[in-house]
Amino acid sequence: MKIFDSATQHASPVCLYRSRHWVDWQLGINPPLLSELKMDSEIPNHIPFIDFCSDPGALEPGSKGWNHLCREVRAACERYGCFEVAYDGVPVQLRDDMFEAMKRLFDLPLETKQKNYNPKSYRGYQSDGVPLSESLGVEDAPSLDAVQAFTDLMWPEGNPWFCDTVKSMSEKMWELEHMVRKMLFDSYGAGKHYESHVESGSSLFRVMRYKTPEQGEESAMRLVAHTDKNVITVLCPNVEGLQVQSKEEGDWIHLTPRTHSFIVIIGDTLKAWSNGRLHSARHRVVMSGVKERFSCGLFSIPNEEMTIEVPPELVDKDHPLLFKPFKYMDYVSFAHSENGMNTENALEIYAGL
Ligand SMILES: O=C(O)CCC(=O)C(=O)O
Ligand SMILES: [Fe+2]
Repeated sequence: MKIFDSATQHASPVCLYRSRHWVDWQLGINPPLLSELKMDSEIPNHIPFIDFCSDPGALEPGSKGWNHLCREVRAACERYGCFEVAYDGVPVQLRDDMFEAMKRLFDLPLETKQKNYNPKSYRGYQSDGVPLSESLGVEDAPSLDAVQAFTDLMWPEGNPWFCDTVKSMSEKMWELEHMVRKMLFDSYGAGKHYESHVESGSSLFRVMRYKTPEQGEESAMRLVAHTDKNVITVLCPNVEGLQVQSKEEGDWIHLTPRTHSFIVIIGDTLKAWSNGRLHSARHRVVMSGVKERFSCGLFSIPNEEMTIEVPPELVDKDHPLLFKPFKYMDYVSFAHSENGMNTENALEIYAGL
């Protein structure tokens, strides 16, 4: 992903139409239901909102509520490639602590942050140099060993509060990722592949900081449009800035984070696994306003040698096979090559049949 400092790069016209949903959305009340979104003939300016809190029994696999959520999640991921989820497994205090922890982490001297070296892209300390955007990754979080080792690297004198905060937050986001992945597998009648799919991958927890626009700039692109290459991404940002491109219309939908919600985004790997049914949403970060942006993300990642393959349940005469089997790391290498970076269809070019 390249970083540009101007919102004019790749920018699409922003939808000016505001529906009644949008007003409710901004007020944080009465979020639109998926069925309502589908009936809207206007260009969408919000992504689906799915509530995992209102019926705790619905989080029990196999229950009636679970099956209902499976359908909602699947429809959202097929139509938008992402959704906002209300999930109360993460207390507000933990979320606030996580934002404070990110601030203290990024305020450390550059030499300290650079100690988190990783030869693989987006895993260690990454910055655009200025820095207008920076990120740090912790592979295998929420494992305590991984989080402890990262904490010790950043604070050799110790920082148990930071370690506990990152451990708890990544654990909750990992739980949420698993829940969503299971719902998607169940919704396609492919639940029997869920355990082995989880076992053949791992997690990456990343924290990100984005600077506000420079003086005189109204807005500034801080992360260019891309699809995630991994399985599923769960994001928790403090302020707006994340924009998702709508699948059919190509317009950029601006997301406004709310206190109890997370953003779930489908990656290319899961799009391929689903034989193209799931959409991997293009998204970007455009900064405006005066508040620095912090975001943490839990990325589920296949093992490098894992072969991404469509299960037989997802191929039939109405859904002919769209992707050949491929190794995750080979695809990532292609996607990060010049050819891969210069196209919006890296997955189709690399693995499409
Ligand atoms: O900062 C965010 O919220 C989005 C980050 C992102 O899209 C990524 O790291 O792939
Ligand atoms: Fe992303």
